[in-house]
Amino acid sequence: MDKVIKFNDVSFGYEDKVILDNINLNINKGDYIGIIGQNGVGKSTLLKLMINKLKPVKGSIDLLNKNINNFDEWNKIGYVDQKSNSFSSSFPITVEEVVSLSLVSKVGLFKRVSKKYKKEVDEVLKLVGMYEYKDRLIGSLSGGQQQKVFIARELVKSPEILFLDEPTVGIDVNGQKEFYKILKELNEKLNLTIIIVSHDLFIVKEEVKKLALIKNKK
Ligand SMILES: Nc1ncnc2c1ncn2[C@@H]1O[C@H](COP(=O)(O)OP(=O)(O)OP(=O)(O)O)[C@@H](O)[C@H]1O
Repeated sequence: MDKVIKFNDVSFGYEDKVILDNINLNINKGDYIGIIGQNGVGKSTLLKLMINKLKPVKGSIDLLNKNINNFDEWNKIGYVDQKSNSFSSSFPITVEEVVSLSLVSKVGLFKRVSKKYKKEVDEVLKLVGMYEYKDRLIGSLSGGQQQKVFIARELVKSPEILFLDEPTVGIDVNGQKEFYKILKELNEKLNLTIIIVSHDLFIVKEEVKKLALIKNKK
């Protein structure tokens, strides 16, 4: 099995307070994992360690077979959190433009997005069921629809891993169901590795292939 994330004896704390103590974990390509646990137990902290937003105080982390300190292929990493959804309704940018912005590293700033890239944008919008909304202003969409667009924005980079931190907060039950349906398809059809943090055990346990529970700093 290809390992995409490996934690070697990782500990982390904020100031003097230990949050995670000596964690060892392996995540394989194609895994779909839910990180669960009570409020404040360290779920977001664990995810932030995985994407180098936080550094361990002890131990080491490998991301896509590279020590995370030397990792530089961030275009292979997708990340969506609950705050992705922060465009005000008057912000004049369309769904298509939001997704295209992710291609800046490939296309270059101020260059016109070529036909090839436009097609890629169309394809990811179709994957998340938002193609027919491509000319709508992002701020005019519901929270659930916006989150799907933010998934598309990450998918257009063709990531190897998609990290999600409480992505369905504030979204109604039907919106959540649709959202999880898309994640399942991405995992099954594209073999995309998905790691999702949620405090909603009852939904997540029905959806993911594996659960990781944080309890007592372990
Ligand atoms: N920047 C910070 N400085 C100090 N303490 C922090 C910081 N961020 C988080 N904490 C504390 O670390 C602990 C773990 O926080 P974290 O956000 O990882 O928990 P969580 O399991 O994701 O919580 P929730 O389910 O409420 O989102 C909490 O006790 C939190 O108060």
